[in-house]
Amino acid sequence: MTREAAALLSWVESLLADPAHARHPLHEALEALYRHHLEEKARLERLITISDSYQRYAREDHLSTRQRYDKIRRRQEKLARISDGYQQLMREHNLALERDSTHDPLTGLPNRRMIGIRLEEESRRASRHGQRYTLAMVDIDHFKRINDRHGHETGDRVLVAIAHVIRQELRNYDLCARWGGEEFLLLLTNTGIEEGRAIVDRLCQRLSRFPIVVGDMTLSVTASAGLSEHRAGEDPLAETLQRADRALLQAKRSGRNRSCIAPIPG
Ligand SMILES: Nc1nc2c(ncn2[C@@H]2O[C@H](COP(=O)(O)OP(=O)(O)OP(=O)(O)O)[C@@H](O)[C@H]2O)c(=O)[nH]1
Repeated sequence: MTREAAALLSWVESLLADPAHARHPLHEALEALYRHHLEEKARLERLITISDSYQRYAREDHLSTRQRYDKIRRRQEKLARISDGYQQLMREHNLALERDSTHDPLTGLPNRRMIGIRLEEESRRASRHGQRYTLAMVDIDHFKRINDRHGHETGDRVLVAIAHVIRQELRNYDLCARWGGEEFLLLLTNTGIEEGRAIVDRLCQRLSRFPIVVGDMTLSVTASAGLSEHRAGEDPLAETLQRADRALLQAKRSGRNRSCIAPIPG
């Protein structure tokens, strides 16, 4: 209420309260007007109070809606993060599973399963496009002695070192798998038997010269190898590999530290 309005009201109140004006003809009308004014003022104040609470309620409601929304959004973001992390974990887990099922855990080389798959593929390619490939079974000589003399753990470390040399020596498109204990199967793609032999002999030479350091010992190994060239249409495991195995036996029997080629049958 403005100062003028307050002054007017108190003037009216003092006029109404003055007994000198009690019989004045306008006294009753002024009093009725005054009461009406008071009622209107009270009504207005009630309305203002209602309006204030409504606005406060609306503000609070807006705030709590926002808070609810923010909470849901945060929860969804958290769920998305968990889901992303879970998916990443599954991807890594699947990769690890895939790797475990196709690689030898000791040397990290492909295992029998993987080279079996590659042999099938390579054989199909050979039949379709007339491409050649050569298999070489490489077996470390007298490996048992290393285990017997220095223990199995040292034997393991020697195998890891051998795998490292083989990996370095082969071309990118060749494949070497750990076939068994101290046996490594090489798949030399797009390679005839003579070229294959040159590769394998170079590898065996490298192996025999490679100093394998285990603790304070330096060991060396030699290897024997049997090679066979795949013939289009034949079974890679039952025929090509069998011939390479027989050639390996021959290399062992001939004194080890050498390679032998399987004769082409028929
Ligand atoms: N440390 C270690 N030794 C292994 C592993 N797998 C196989 N061997 C050993 O490799 C040796 C293979 O011995 P043999 O088959 O008799 O052959 P070798 O002593 O290499 O003799 P030749 O092949 O005839 O030259 C055995 O002593 C096996 O225990 C392995 O993962 N780690």
